[in-house]
Amino acid sequence: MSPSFLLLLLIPIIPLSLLAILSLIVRPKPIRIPIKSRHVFITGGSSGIGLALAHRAASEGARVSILARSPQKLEEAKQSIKLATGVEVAIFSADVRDYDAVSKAVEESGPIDVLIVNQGVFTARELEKHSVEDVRFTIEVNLVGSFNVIKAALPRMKGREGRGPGSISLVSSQAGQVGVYGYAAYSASKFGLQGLAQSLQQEVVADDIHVTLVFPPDTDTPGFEEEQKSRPEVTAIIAASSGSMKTEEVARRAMNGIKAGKFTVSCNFEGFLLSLATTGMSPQRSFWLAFLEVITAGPIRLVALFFQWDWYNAIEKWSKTKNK
Ligand SMILES: NC(=O)C1=CN([C@@H]2O[C@H](COP(=O)(O)OP(=O)(O)OC[C@H]3O[C@@H](n4cnc5c(N)ncnc54)[C@H](OP(=O)(O)O)[C@@H]3O)[C@@H](O)[C@H]2O)C=CC1
Ligand SMILES: CCCCCCCCCCCCCCCC(=O)[C@@H](N)CO
Repeated sequence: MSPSFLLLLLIPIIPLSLLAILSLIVRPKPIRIPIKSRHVFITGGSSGIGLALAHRAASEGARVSILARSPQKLEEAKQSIKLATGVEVAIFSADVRDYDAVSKAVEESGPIDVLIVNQGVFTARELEKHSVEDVRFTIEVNLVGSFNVIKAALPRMKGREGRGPGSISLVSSQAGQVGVYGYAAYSASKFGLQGLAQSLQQEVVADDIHVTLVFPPDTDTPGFEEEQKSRPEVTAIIAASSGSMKTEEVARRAMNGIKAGKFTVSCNFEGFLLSLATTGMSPQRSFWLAFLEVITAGPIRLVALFFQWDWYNAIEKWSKTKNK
């Protein structure tokens, strides 16, 4: 055999040994989260993505509880799930900003196996035009509210001996991975969830609880329909880089991600690229995805810079026509 042929044989050794090393070191270790016969508690479960998740959990044989503010929307959600699946979900009316009310609901609902923190509010507006009250409202519901829900549920989730692995999942947004024009308050509230989730995963891993962050693009929910009425045009242009999805499809991706115990769950191809580009120091359970992260790190940064180029061009063009 010629020496150059031997050298050729060596080439696959490099990626293969990288894969082997990664398969040994990725942490936390892979896990599967069962849904059937378990108690799934969903905040914001009366509308949109949360409601679709509740439908899914019910049809997969879970005991389901949903929490939101409006008792009327909760009642409607309960009826629609009953009609579609025959499952009687428990409903809890509380505002996530009110810790005592959340705590009481969580107590009444019984021990939770899978907690899905999904409630969220969004109004896209330039910070300059956004009232201080509205900025605070966004952060209180999306971020502080998520702390309230998790703080209330955690002690009882930790005490679930012999009930199998637990899950705490948070519904973020692609705007929680990259800042977008018009989303200063919203993006800040969703970026906050990343820090919460990374720290929390380290704190609860020994209790067999597994954290998941879901990053949907624009999704055709009632909340999104409302948002679109006043969303700045350029916000819509930038968000369109990731297209839009049907609520049921987002819920399907989210539920599969939760069951697969993933830390990061993207919902479409653009979202997958975005997760690769923004993975930073987040945990990775899959050696295969870890491998992809390692080998794409440089090139994906280049792709990200092209997106920024495109977005800043759009902003420039848009502000010129606006100022005429
Ligand atoms: N739709 C989209 O384009 C995207 C949405 N997301 C995220 O997905 C999640 C769900 O959004 P979506 O389904 O569109 O929203 P919807 O507005 O359709 O539903 C929001 C749900 O949250 C509840 N909720 C809102 N505020 C509170 C509160 N203070 N306390 C308790 N419950 C509350 C609502 O009920 P009630 O009003 O009765 O309290 C409702 O059940 C949000 O976190 C959102 O940020 C992420 C990316 C894209
Ligand atoms: C490196 C590769 C990058 C790949 C493309 C990235 C595209 C990102 C677009 C960001 C869209 C943000 C939508 C927020 C939706 C949302 O949360 C609102 N509807 C309010 O709920």
